[in-house]
Formats: sequence, structure tokens, C-alpha cells
Amino acid sequence: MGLEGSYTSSFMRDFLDKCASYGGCAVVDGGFATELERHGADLNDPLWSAKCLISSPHLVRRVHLDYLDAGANIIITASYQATIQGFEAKGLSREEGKALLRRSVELAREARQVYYDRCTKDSSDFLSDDRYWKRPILVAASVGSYGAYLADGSEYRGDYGDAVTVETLKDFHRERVKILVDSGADLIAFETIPNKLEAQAYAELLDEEEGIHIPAWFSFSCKDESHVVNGDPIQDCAVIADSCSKVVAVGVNCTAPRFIHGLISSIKKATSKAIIVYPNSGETYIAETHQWEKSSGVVEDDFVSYVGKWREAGASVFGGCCRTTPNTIRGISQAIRAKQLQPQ
Ligand SMILES: C[S+](C)CC[C@H](N)C(=O)O
Ligand SMILES: N[C@@H](CCS)C(=O)O
Ligand SMILES: [Zn+2]
Repeated sequence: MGLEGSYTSSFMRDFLDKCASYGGCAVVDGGFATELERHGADLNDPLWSAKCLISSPHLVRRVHLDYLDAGANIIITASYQATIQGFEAKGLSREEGKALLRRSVELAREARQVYYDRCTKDSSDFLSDDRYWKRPILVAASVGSYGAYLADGSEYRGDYGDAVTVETLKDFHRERVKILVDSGADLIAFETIPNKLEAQAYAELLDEEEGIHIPAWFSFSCKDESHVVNGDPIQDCAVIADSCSKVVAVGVNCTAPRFIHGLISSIKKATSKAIIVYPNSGETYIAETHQWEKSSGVVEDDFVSYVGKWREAGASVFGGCCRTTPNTIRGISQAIRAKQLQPQ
């Protein structure tokens, strides 16, 4: 059974309405792999952060909880680079791969439950701690791009070559998307999308597959104020997202903060859906070494002070991507709460 159009179109509006403490905005979490690494995980692996679903699920749960403590009310699962194909390449069976995808969602749901339990715990230790305030929390199941699976930084280039068509991409993503849809997640986060082709593939999958009963967001990785990383105009990509009734938010992630304002303006011209932005630190990823380098002459590791401007430009969901931490999210959370208390 598919989603009713009216349900889909009101999903984000209803959620944002419930985010009263954020004045109708929402706060997504920050860099997930970044935080796993800060806790000592070695992600030098084709599975990148998805490696921790196998080696350290407790750490995955812990990082979700850290972001909830920091004020996030949307947490993104560790499935960004988790694919059945990638797990099989590691020698796991298809069934084991599918179980790990489901586990990524369970871990986020468990963290949410732990957080809620702390909010209601009858103990002054918890009740006097302002990290614990009950608010609506969504679990978004991450779907990284085909380029992420390639594990060579392709999600920052989007150059898949002529042999990769919309059908190739639909075949690549179909089963994982269906598993995540049935895993108990509240929505699907198609993130770090590097080109129009992959957005088209996702939109067709959502429109054509039976049983997609949760909504999705489309979030693109961009190289300047008006283009996604392969050079396609962001506006064309946003038009594709806008045309899909199951898409409830459109935006930008893992992109330098300095491009975000212009990108919001371009997206706004193409859609009236909610706009989500969760930039990275502005550094550049070196795929060979799995290291990040400062972009020359640009210092933008603290973008929290721009969030008010991004909100005025039309975005309503804010967070961070690679190289951001719970501190970034705490800053965003405080900035939004402070702003909404100011008289209009
Ligand atoms: C968003 S990038 C930093 C993820 C990692 C990349 N797909 C890789 O495997 O190198
Ligand atoms: N949700 C992923 C996105 C990588 S671009 C992460 O934060 O690790
Ligand atoms: Zn990122």
C-alpha cells in the first residue's frame, strides 16, 4: 500500500508544528562517521562507518545518544555506506547484510528509547539536567549514493560514466531501500546525492515500488552556490525531488557552509517542500588517505552563527555533516531556541 498524498504532504509540516521548542524548525544530527572516529573507531575500510555495525554496535548507539543529548530531534542511521553488495564483498551472506541494515535502524531506535527513558526518569539527577527534555524525535534511515559504495570519494564528484544509467542505479538501490522502509525508520534520508541521475533513480523507485509507506528527503552534495558536485544545476535536482510526492524535504548536506545561503535560494525557486541543510566543516576529503584537508584560505569550522540567516532564507531543518560534532549541534540547538524566544 502506498502513502496517501495528503499524509505525505503533511508529514513534515506536522512534525515541524510539534517542534515548538525550536519554533517550528528541526535539528538534525552532525557528522556520524566523524564522531565514531573521535571515539576511536578505525574507518579505513570500504564500508567506512558501516564497519561499526559489525565491529562496534554499542558505539553506534552511543553516538546517536550523544547527538540526542546535544539537542538533535532527527537522528540519521549508520547505513550511509551499508549496502548488501558491500557486505557481500566482505564475505557476509545476503541475509547477514540485510540483518545489518535492519540493525542500523534498531540501534537508532534503541538510542531514542534510552533518551526518552532518561527524560521521564523519576530522578533529580536527570530532571535537573537540561540535556533531557522530551521532544519529538525522528529516525531517518540513511541511504548513501552509489558513489559512497564505490568508496573512492565519488559522492564528491558524481562522475559515474556513461555505463551507469537510471536503471543501473535503481537496481543497485532497490533492495536496500525496501529493507530500510520496512525496518521501523520514520523516513528515508537519501543523502550526499552527487548528480541529477541518482535523484531521478530515487524518485522513480519511490514512485514505482510497492509498499514504500514512509516518506523521504533528498539531500545533495554541492560544489558551489548553484550546482551539485557533478555540475548539474541544483534547481534541476530540486525539481525532480519536488515532483515526487513521497519526498517531504529537499536540501543540501556535506557541502561547504559558504555555499549554503545561495543553495537555499535556488532550491526555494523549485519547491515549496521543507528545506534541510546540514553542511560539513568546509574541509576537503582525500579519499586515498581517508583524511580531511583544510580548503586553502577558508576558515569556516563554526557555521552556527549563520543558521539564523539560513532560516530567514527559507530553510527549516538544520544540522551538520562530516567533521561536525555534538558541539556543533548543541550550538545550533541553542541558537534556534534563543532566536525563537526573541520578540518578532
Ligand atoms: C562522505 S565521504 C567522507 C564517505 C567516505 C567515502 N565514501 C569513502 O569510502 O572514502
Ligand atoms: N550520515 C553520514 C553522511 C556522510 S556524508 C555521516 O554523517 O557520516
Ligand atoms: Zn558528510
